Amino acid sequence: MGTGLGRRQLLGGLAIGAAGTTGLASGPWTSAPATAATTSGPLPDRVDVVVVGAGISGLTAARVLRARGAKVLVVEARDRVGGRVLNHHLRAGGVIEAGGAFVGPTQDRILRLADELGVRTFKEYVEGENVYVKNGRRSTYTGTVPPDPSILVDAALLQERINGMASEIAVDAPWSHPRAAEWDAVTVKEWVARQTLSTDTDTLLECYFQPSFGSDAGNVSVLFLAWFIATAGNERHVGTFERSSSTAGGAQDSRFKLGSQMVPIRMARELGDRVALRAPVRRIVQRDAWAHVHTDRGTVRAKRVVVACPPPLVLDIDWSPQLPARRRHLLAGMPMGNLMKCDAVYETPFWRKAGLSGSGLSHEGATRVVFDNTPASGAPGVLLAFVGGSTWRTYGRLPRAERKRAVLEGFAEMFGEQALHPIEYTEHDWTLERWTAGGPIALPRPGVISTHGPEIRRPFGRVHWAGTETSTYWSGFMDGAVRAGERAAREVLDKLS
Ligand SMILES: Cc1cc2nc3c(=O)[nH]c(=O)nc-3n(C[C@H](O)[C@H](O)[C@H](O)COP(=O)(O)OP(=O)(O)OC[C@H]3O[C@@H](n4cnc5c(N)ncnc54)[C@H](O)[C@@H]3O)c2cc1C
Repeated sequence: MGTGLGRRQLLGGLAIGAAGTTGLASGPWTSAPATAATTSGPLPDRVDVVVVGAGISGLTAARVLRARGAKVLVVEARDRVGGRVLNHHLRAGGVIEAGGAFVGPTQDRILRLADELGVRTFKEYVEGENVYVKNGRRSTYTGTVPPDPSILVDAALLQERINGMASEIAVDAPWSHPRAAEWDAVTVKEWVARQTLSTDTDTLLECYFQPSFGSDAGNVSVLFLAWFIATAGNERHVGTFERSSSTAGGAQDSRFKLGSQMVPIRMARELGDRVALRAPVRRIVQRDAWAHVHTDRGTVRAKRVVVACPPPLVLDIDWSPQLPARRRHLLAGMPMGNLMKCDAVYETPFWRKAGLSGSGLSHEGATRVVFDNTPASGAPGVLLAFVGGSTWRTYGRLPRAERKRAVLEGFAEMFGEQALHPIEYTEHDWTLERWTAGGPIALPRPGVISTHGPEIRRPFGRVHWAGTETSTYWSGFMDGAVRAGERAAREVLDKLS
């Protein structure tokens, strides 16, 4: 490929790649590219396809396009690949993730891709009992739903109803449901309040909403939730709430031994200097027979463009001609959620010896949703808390030391005093990331999908849309990112042929 790259830039990139393969990262969060991607120097003048964004979706699209003989260039704003997936190397050894981590059954695209790249999975630890905290009282349980008498009846009813609604939704066109407008006008919080017996039900429900959407049930429409559940499956298995929310057999079934970021890192290694880092796209001009993609490292002409960055960030690009109004309304109505992950590291997963799984749910405090995040080797032990939505609004704004104390106290309430003394504490707030702007997903406000949803995958001239939010299965997950990248690549190949 005629990239016109200087030897210095290429060698610079390769040197960083070598550091990545020997595990020498520049800091605990793997920000080093660890690939042969270029980080400076001019870009090629002309390619068949420019892909915007080196997350899992963009890299998948580029990988498929390259395999079919297209000249492709991925332009990425950051100095690393992976976007919302980011490995963290523990001081005591082993890898955990700051962003996307879990995979499960029916997520067959990410599982197949990881397998092709030699990135193996291991089962999330689920032996023993989970912990449940309510009104300062701690109890233990097995299974998915805590056996809280004030909630059990509601939980069973809500689960059955939402699964029923999800089964009626077309995963590629939720807006076409006869009651789409009605369901999109009601928030899940309102809907739950109308039919539940206990007010405790909605505080427990936030344990699903905050990590899944970085938001609370009051910001999620019933139509979006029903569709999100419908997408928690594949072409052969209808989506269910259980698969979307469970550990064993569900979306949190397994993790990657080398950390999820190894998937995009290995894709980027295959693509070599077809990935250009530190190249944020500022402007896209469609003129004559070309799309002109303006980046901080120069302008590239392409026959087609795949945009695979988080939906709200598309609006930061200067478009000529400007984006159609309906797409602008859609994107403006899909802000990113608010989410951080907080991990405490211990010599060993001491809770396992006490017969505890390391999973916990709480109605209060900083640690509403907790998982055992210990690496595959079984040590060191790691506890993970998702701090999202209104919990993030409370704790995300605290000074780090105060938040750390609140998180460790939450862990101690669940697993004992030993949890107050980690050998490492690490946290990652995705709202602070310039090129992600929140997480885990872009969440459509109530009313947005039924009104502007049909725009989500509609090409704009020579521009096609990827990114997990455009997927029809496992939207919002790594699997959705792969599916969306594959679909966008197919669209482009169709046009190039
Ligand atoms: C805390 C957290 C936990 C999560 N947990 C899970 C989980 O357990 N399991 C799971 O499956 N998923 C999880 N997810 C979601 C998962 O990480 C995402 O669905 C997936 O990684 C999205 O991939 P993507 O390629 O669509 O987008 P991204 O990963 O967001 O990639 C987009 C890329 O575009 C780049 N970019 C943005 N703007 C520009 C520009 N103007 N020019 C050039 N480049 C640009 C960005 O830098 C980024 O690299 C989680 C996410 C977060 C944040």
